[in-house]
Amino acid sequence: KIFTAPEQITSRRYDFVVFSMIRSDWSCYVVQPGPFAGCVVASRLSENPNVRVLVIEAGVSDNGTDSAVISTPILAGQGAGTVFDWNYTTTHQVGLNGRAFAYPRGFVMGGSSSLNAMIYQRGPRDDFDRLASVSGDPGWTWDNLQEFIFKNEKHVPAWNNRSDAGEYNPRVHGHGPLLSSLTATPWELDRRVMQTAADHSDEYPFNLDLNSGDGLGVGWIQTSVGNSARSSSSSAYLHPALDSRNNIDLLLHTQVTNLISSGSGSKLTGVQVSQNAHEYEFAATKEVILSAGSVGTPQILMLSGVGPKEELQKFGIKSVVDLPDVGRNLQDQAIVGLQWEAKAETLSGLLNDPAAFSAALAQYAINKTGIAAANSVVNSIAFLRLPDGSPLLKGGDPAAGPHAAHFEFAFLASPLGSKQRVELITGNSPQNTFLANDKQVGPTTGNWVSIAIVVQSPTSRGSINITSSSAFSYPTIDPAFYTTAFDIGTAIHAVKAAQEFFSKPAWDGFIGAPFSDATNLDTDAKIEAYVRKWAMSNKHPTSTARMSKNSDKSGVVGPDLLVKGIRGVRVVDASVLPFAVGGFPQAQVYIIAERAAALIKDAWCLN
Ligand SMILES: Cc1cc2nc3c(=O)[nH]c(=O)nc-3n(C[C@H](O)[C@H](O)[C@H](O)COP(=O)(O)OP(=O)(O)OC[C@H]3O[C@@H](n4cnc5c(N)ncnc54)[C@H](O)[C@@H]3O)c2cc1C
Repeated sequence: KIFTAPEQITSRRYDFVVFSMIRSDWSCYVVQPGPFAGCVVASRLSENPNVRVLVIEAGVSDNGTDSAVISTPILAGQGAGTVFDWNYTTTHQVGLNGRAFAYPRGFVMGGSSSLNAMIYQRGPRDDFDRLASVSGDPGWTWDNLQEFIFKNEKHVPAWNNRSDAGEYNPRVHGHGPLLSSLTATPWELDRRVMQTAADHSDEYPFNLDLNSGDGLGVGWIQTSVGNSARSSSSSAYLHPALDSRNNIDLLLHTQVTNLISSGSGSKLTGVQVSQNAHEYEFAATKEVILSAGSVGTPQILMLSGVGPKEELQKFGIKSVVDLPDVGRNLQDQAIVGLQWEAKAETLSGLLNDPAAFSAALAQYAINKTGIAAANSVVNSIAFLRLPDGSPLLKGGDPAAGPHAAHFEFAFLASPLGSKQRVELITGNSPQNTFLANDKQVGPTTGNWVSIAIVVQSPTSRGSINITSSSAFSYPTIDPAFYTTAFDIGTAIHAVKAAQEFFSKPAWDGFIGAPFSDATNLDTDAKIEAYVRKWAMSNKHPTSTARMSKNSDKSGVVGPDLLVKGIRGVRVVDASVLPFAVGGFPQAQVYIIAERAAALIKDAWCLN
């Protein structure tokens, strides 16, 4: 059921020569790769016992010896830079003083859902309604997607059964395999965030459940954590399907290099894969489902001759269909942290104490309890809008609608992104213990809190480009951060709004001095310099194979997610989203994948 070499599949099933027999005999779907959205679709399709599904994943298993770093909730995001990461790098960012930095993407079963920071945050209703309008398909409205939202996720209590009444709305949660929960460990920081919302409900209204479709205000964060461990598309969808059905197989450590014609002309239902410099081919009798993500999907399409013709010609790739938008329109959400000393306990106290932190990890390893059993890094969040009449909105409002945010504050009781927790697992000492802005070295003593600031509705547009005709040459990744007046202006506004938030009476006696060069951020020019110096990617790339109406010449996929101009290939991942999402992308991708599975079943009468 889980194969690590293409030959294992041939010998098990066919018992003769690899290429041609597999090509002619493989029966139904090749879902490739086996990552995030692919896991969801593969699992749903294999519910029909007459369908045979092969899932191909370039990366590694999520069940190996090192996998504690991706499954332990408190280590959220710490798998970046390890064997579970493709380890991409961005181009030098003009809007960030020419800096280039790491661009993690999951190289593992479950894709980035196995690597991410586990925040489960659906976008607002406005986002989905805009998707329906842009694609011309009312099936994508918030109301019409409710069935799939409920099919995806289920709320469960935190490991310690702490009462979370009043912190979420049970009515907006479903019965799906993906588990989500609230924190097991609210901090004094979170109590004061909620107090600020209560004291200033006109500015920062409390929102009982930010997953309800109403995406504005201050609320508690839900994370994809259940039964004391990360819940990913792999653990929630793929493993159960592999364990219980004999019509779904997974091929690991195998990179898809391009789509190939398996029949006539523009029908690309074959895939070429490579492992250890050997190439193999698989064919699907019905469809190939491409879920390689916002970086991998445009790369594979371009290598297969589907993309901007002139660009492909530079690398000698024969054009199958000229789709100029493949790899264009990349949107990501830059993140920058402001840190303050805290006069109460936060997580950074624990992280600064290697012995205590090691003990917490040891306790978790023994019985899955304690501080490590939940993502306690960030428990509360605010989604906010620019004031009506802001000069930044003169050129139009890039948010999806009046109930969608322009910027976000995530309130951190500790760092995000630093390496020390990984090092602790391997026995080294912690180095850097709070929100790591790009290469910033933080204090190693004391208690600290951070506000992570994210522009939710960026207008900057970047790109993914191939650099050769080989699948093994990494593409260039240019998110083009802060290259528009709206984006940098909104970031500056958000920093001032964060300073204002922490100046409210609820913070008396708690907030101390800001850290380092955040100390004197009292002019727009200083704030701009700070933001451009420290911001980095929030790792939310979308839109590189964007959805549009079937009648539109622009765009890459239609509302049914089929690639325009060719037959037999559907894209199901974050690349199809036409705009950066409000909220966080993983929830959106789960919802898209659930509907995609239903569309495919309908198309082939498989219900
Ligand atoms: C460090 C980090 C933190 C994040 N935190 C959050 C968060 O807290 N909340 C949230 O909602 N989102 C978060 N995200 C983003 C979220 O995880 C992604 O948006 C989501 O996983 C969808 O990504 P994707 O569609 O680009 O594909 P991915 O999930 O990246 O999946 C792509 C898959 O395709 C495989 N693949 C690619 N190319 C090939 C090939 N040629 N052959 C075979 N296989 C291939 C990859 O190995 C991978 O498994 C985070 C991401 C990262 C990296």
